[in-house]
Amino acid sequence: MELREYFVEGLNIIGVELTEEIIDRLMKYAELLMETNKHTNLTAIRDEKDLIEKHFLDSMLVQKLIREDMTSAMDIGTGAGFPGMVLAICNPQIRFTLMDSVGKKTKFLEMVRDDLGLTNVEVVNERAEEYIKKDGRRESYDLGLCRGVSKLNVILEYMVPFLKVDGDFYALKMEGTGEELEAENALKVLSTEILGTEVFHLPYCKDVRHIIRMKKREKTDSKYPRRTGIPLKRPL
Ligand SMILES: C[S@@+](CC[C@H](N)C(=O)[O-])C[C@H]1O[C@@H](n2cnc3c(N)ncnc32)[C@H](O)[C@@H]1O
Repeated sequence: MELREYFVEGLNIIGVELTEEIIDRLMKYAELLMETNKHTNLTAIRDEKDLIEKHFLDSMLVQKLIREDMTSAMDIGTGAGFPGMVLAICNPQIRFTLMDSVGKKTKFLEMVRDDLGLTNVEVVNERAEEYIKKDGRRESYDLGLCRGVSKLNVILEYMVPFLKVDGDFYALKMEGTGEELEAENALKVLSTEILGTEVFHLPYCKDVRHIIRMKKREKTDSKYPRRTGIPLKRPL
């Protein structure tokens, strides 16, 4: 099966519909990733179909949870753009900030953005604990996204200060990590509530994926996040 067909069939299985133009853009992004990955290590997944399923289709699972009232989104530790770049391509009406502390990854994302002419993507080469200090960033996003960065109690401290009150945070997780229990104190301190966990299956390998849906209920105390490195070293 040709790669584009493999992607389109996967989209059908997970029940997401996209225009031909958006599919073209996503395939171009996949091509750029495979090409760049030959000389710059951006992802450990080398097999083309695995890359489509485990990065692109996995990121697409979030698409069903995107609402019309969401106008801005932050992806912390986006790496080579998952899930943020995939969702930015699918949702041109939402402004995305794609953040990663590793320069070679953000350089790649800038190339993808420029190549595809995306006007709704801002790429930031920073750590979350530093970027939050920038004017106008605190309490300013409708949606937070995070996949594969750290445990829930750590990423909550990175993300929640960026969210508006009533903003949503979707954490993408492998099956049953049980991190919710460990994150009880972080959720309380950061006035964030778990609304539920959506359980999905990847279309071909059938691996289970969880998306933990959370909502920020109150303004965040300015002492969070603590200084760079502390959220990871001493989680809330
Ligand atoms: C395992 S990768 C996951 C990348 C991508 N989200 C994915 O799922 O393919 C984790 C990324 O988070 C970034 N990262 C970790 N802590 C961070 C922080 N405090 N601020 C910004 N980026 C961070 C790392 O540089 C790394 O690229």
